[in-house]
Amino acid sequence: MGAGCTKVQSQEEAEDAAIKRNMEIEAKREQKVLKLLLLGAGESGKSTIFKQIKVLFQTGFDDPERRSFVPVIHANVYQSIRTLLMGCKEFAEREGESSSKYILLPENQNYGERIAEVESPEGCSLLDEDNALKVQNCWKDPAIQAAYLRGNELQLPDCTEFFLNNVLRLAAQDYIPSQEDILFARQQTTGIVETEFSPDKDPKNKGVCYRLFDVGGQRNERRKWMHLFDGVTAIIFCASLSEYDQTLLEDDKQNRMIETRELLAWLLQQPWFENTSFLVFLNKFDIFQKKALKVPLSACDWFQDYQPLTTNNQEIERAYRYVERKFKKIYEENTAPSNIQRQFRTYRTTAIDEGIIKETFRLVDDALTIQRLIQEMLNVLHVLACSSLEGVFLACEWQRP
Ligand SMILES: Nc1nc2c(ncn2[C@@H]2O[C@H](COP(=O)(O)OP(=O)(O)OP(=O)(O)O)[C@@H](O)[C@H]2O)c(=O)[nH]1
Ligand SMILES: [Mg+2]
Repeated sequence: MGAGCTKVQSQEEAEDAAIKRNMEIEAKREQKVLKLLLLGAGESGKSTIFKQIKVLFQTGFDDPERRSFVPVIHANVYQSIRTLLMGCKEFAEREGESSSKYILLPENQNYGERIAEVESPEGCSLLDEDNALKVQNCWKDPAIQAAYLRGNELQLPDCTEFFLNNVLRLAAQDYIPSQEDILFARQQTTGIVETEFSPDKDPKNKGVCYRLFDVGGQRNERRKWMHLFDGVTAIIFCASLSEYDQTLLEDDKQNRMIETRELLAWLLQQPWFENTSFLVFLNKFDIFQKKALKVPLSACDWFQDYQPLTTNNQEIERAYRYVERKFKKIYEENTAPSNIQRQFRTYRTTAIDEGIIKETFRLVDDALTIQRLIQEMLNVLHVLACSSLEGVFLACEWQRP
């Protein structure tokens, strides 16, 4: 009996030791995991960056995952065309005499009426080839195109043009979304999702891994962010460059760029983030490039003092630099000069462009590696300073009569 007891005991001891060992390995691994938060207002591109991580540093999207985007993409098509049809109605009512511009061609009117009555795009059946043809005809209608030019007044999703130009392909029976389709697909995030990745095979990064969190950016989602605020290495703050002439989906009195400014300022003021780096992705540069020459930056109150000089590519660069400076200023205004621990960087991004995001993450990784090395050096210096101070105290003790 005694021998049996010892055997059970040693088995339990072995199990305890194994658990302890695993916990130690896990704790060591955790030390090398750096926490990154993707934050920013709604539709700034956070989830698109999150999808790019899967494409660039993980396994990408397999066939079943691709298929799971079909209902989202079909809903995007309905939402886009419906928003444009409603826009035509609204503009026609508002414009009075010049309203004919927003009246659909007779052959599209029936379908237009029917779509405009559908309560929610999610409620629609999947897009079939017959409906897709009608959507395509509506999209080509001059009235819809006229409303599209005023898209900033309509809460139109950014995927509108891409999906409506491709609507027949999206409705084919054997349709499987491409990677590009998935990146364009718009689905508002609710809750929190996370993933782990290592951006580089470079030996200098051996063992370093990032844990990235994606959250919903609309106002009612932001109270959930707080649960993630502890121990954050860096915040990737997404700001949509193209939103300067748009209002929020959740509050049509608030300009989106002003909301982004206030959100960034608020985050910078949070005590949790005293030592957290702020990496600002000035996103949707592709849309900004087209918009900046057509819509003056001064459409946004924050950019009132901007004066365009030319109408060519140089102007786009000037406008971008101006916006970038504005963001830097927000950082300076909300960071004590004595706080040299955190860094602030801006990146010009187009989240749907794989090449740009790959290069951006290479730069992000470099910046965070440098920061980590500096931090490690400071820690060593701190330990050395403490131990030499201890030595001085001991020497004083020894010399005391
Ligand atoms: N053209 C273009 N479209 C973009 C870019 N980044 C994002 N989008 C599109 O913008 C839409 C919104 O992007 P999301 O990534 O869903 O935005 P989000 O920040 O996650 O939004 P919430 O989940 O509501 O907080 C999607 O249709 C994207 O395809 C970009 O750089 N260029
Ligand atoms: Mg999202």
